[in-house]
Amino acid sequence: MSVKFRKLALIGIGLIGSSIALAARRQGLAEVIAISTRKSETLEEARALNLGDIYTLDAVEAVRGADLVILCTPVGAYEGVIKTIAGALEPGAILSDVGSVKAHVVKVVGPHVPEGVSFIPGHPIAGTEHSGPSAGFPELFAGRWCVLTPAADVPAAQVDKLVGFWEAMGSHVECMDAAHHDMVLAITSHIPHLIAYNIVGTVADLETATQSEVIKFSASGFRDFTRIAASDPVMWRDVFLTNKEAVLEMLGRFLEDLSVLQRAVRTGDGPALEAMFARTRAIRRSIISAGQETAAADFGRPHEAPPAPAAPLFVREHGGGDDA
Ligand SMILES: NC(=O)C1=CN([C@@H]2O[C@H](COP(=O)(O)OP(=O)(O)OC[C@H]3O[C@@H](n4cnc5c(N)ncnc54)[C@H](O)[C@@H]3O)[C@@H](O)[C@H]2O)C=CC1
Ligand SMILES: O=C(O)C(=O)Cc1ccc(O)cc1
Repeated sequence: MSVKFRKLALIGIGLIGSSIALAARRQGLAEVIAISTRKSETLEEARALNLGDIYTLDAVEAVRGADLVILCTPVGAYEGVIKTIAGALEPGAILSDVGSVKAHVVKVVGPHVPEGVSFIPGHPIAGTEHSGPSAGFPELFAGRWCVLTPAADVPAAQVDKLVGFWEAMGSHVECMDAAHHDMVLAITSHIPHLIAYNIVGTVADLETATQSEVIKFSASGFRDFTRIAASDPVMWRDVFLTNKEAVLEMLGRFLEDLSVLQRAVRTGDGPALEAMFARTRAIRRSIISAGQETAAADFGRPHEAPPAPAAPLFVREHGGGDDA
């Protein structure tokens, strides 16, 4: 479906906002791109990178006349932003976002969305550990999933338009309900980040001599953790503050499984360890053969070819009732 918006407004212009700006311009998806952010230094950086057509510190000015508005700030800033821009949103416009959590976004943004504006929360499952306007690149979304969580009463034509926008930037799009999204992302993204922050923190707390040995001899496993643990502290603080229940639920399961492994190590249960590792090796191989590999190596390297289209992992159609 060919899609073109009159005015695309991006509120927040870091890694994700700048990648959208570059991809949307490359694909001709908007006549005008308006960029708004909180700090003048960031706005000037965006201007120097030529990311858009209009630059303003006033989010109201950015969204006025826009038929697509995408919130690209850390999730904790959403409530303040929506309260500021709600009165300036045009009837018929689509309001979306890119936040890594979705139920919280529905809760804090939803009540402020005016009649006649279609609110379609979104989450591109694509990113890197880098942040800021200069971190973006137009291929970021190519071959990656983008999840949309529209409420049932949002007009289908508006959802189709936003699906067309993400597909034109190279994404595969899946719709699901917000709570289900949060449960799936808790285990596939949020807990892996928590583990990375934790293991790197554990090393940092080791006595100095051991720590320098760890760094000297760090094999790629630990290096991959350090990459993830370098992710933006404010963004990830907001993820854990706003997806608390799903993270705690999945963390409970994770810790149970970890104590099974701990027991197998303590008791020297070789068959149990080997069976577990064989199972996880098979999972990794099936992910690769489905073209869904998003390992460290291909994040943040815009010049590499994106992975081939793949079937979604653990996702299901919009409208189901069970979030487990
Ligand atoms: N970093 C990643 O890999 C991914 C991030 N996301 C989501 O995308 C969103 C943005 O993340 P990034 O682009 O990585 O962050 P970033 O830190 O690179 O950029 C955030 C931008 O928002 C601006 N900002 C902060 N508070 C603001 C406010 N009150 N008003 C206006 N602008 C404000 C900042 O100045 C910055 O320009 C987050 O909600 C995150 O959960 C989604 C997928 C991947
Ligand atoms: O850099 C990585 O490994 C990521 O996992 C990127 C990422 C971060 C947050 C998201 O909501 C989606 C993707």
